Amino acid sequence: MNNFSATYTDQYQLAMAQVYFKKGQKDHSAIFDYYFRKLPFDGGYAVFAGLEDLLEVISNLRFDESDLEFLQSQGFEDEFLNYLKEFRFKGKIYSVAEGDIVFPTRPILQVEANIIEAQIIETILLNLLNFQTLVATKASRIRLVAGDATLLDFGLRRAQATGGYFATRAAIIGGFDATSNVIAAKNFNIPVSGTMAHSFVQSYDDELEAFRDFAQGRPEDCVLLVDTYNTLKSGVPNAITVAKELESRRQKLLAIRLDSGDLSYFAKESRKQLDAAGLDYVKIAASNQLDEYVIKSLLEQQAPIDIFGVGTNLVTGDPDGALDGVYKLACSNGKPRIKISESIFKVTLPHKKQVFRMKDESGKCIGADAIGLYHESTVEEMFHPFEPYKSMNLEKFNQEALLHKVMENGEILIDKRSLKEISDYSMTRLSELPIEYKRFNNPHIYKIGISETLRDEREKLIQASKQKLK
Ligand SMILES: Nc1ncnc2c1ncn2[C@@H]1O[C@H](COP(=O)(O)OP(=O)(O)OP(=O)(O)O)[C@@H](O)[C@H]1O
Ligand SMILES: O=P(O)(O)OC[C@H]1O[C@H](OP(=O)(O)OP(=O)(O)O)[C@H](O)[C@@H]1O
Ligand SMILES: O=C(O)c1cccnc1
Repeated sequence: MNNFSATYTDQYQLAMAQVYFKKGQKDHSAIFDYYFRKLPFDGGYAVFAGLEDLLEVISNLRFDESDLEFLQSQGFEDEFLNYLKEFRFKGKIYSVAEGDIVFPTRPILQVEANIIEAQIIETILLNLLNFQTLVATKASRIRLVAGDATLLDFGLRRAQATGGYFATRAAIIGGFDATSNVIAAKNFNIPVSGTMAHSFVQSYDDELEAFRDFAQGRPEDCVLLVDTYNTLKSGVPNAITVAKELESRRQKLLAIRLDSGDLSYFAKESRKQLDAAGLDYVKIAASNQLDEYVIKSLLEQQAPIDIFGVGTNLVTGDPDGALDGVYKLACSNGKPRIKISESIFKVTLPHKKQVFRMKDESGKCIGADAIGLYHESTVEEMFHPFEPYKSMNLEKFNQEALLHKVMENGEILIDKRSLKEISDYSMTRLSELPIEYKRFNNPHIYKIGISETLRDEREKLIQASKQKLK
């Protein structure tokens, strides 16, 4: 599923590329920045995800014969198509580590390549990074409230078609434990897990018989769905009967699952019945349109739920349709570039850049990232990107450079990490962020600033552009 054709792009990329090619500009260099403008879920941070998939996809990106035939049928010219036949991405990529926490308006990743290569990869880059970052952020918010509870991704059936595949990967990076999604589990080496559907219980005349057969099938990880008919009068008592039968065979029922009604009430009443039967080890799983707010509320009600299965709201990044990540030109053919906009917030930052995270002596983030030019080794004073009279002295902080070269000459430079490693890294980074940035309501705003040199360079380009218009 990671084999994408180079036609996984928008037509305008190819239309522009053909012009560069015909004008003899195919070897002109370009630098593009990837960043987003608005944090999803009105939250205080985002979790960067999708990098390893992107690098793998880019290193294998090709136009095959059928792609070229199709493009020919769309009016692309033979000489350009001959060039595309040999297309390989041979550029460099600098990136923040996958799993790190990231903030709006500062580069997360930079592409340095010839203009055609840099342009052709734009769409797949945005497609993979925006979606996985959105879902990893949602997952991380759910993990924040769920404490030690087990989190299962149940989203494949509700996802936007094949997006469910990458959503599962992102969910694990954000802190989920396992998934019901078999192909993602196989390909990404993720723990796979699952319970049973209502249809299984309905297909029997008798709920108890359905539970018995299911428990015989997979006794080691059996979870019984108890709400098909009547949770407390039938589902839980029948699950208890089966748990006792398993005990007589030295086996243990893993859990029951609740999927409707008041989950707090049913979890408490079910827990009482299980404990009274000496089954305190049988866990309680819950599902049904869960998200970070419902889970937080359930735990505040002290609902004894050990496992949460989350589908729709996780994999669709509800209520945000998408992360608004963009890919903007910062340099072309060696010259710094900006995009002027009516809105000062949308004026881009020129040049190849580095991003520095400010930390105190104990290694905690102080809540600020500074953007400097790539050759600057630290930023002494950072300026508000849009309100130049606001500045902050950074001399007393430790500064961590966040962008590292991850691809050169089209070759991946970083070692592949397991999703567990990326997830653990993400948790560590999140633990360095003060709690005020993690609350759901009006989180503290993380400061992003630019160095004096970058500010002056941008101002020069703004003035030059104004001169031209005169
Ligand atoms: N105790 C609770 N506290 C907070 N939210 C809850 C609680 N119990 C359930 N919810 C959430 O409330 C929402 C709707 O629950 P509701 O009981 O209406 O579900 P339903 O789909 O209508 O169930 P049913 O299948 O019984 O009709 C779901 O998102 C569910 O997760
Ligand atoms: O609510 P979500 O967060 O999206 O979680 C996934 C939902 O998908 C299943 O229901 P579905 O009705 O599809 O199948 P079922 O018959 O197995 O309950 C499951 O029981 C959950 O309720
Ligand atoms: O295993 C489950 O219980 C499951 C899987 C997918 C969707 N809903 C539930």
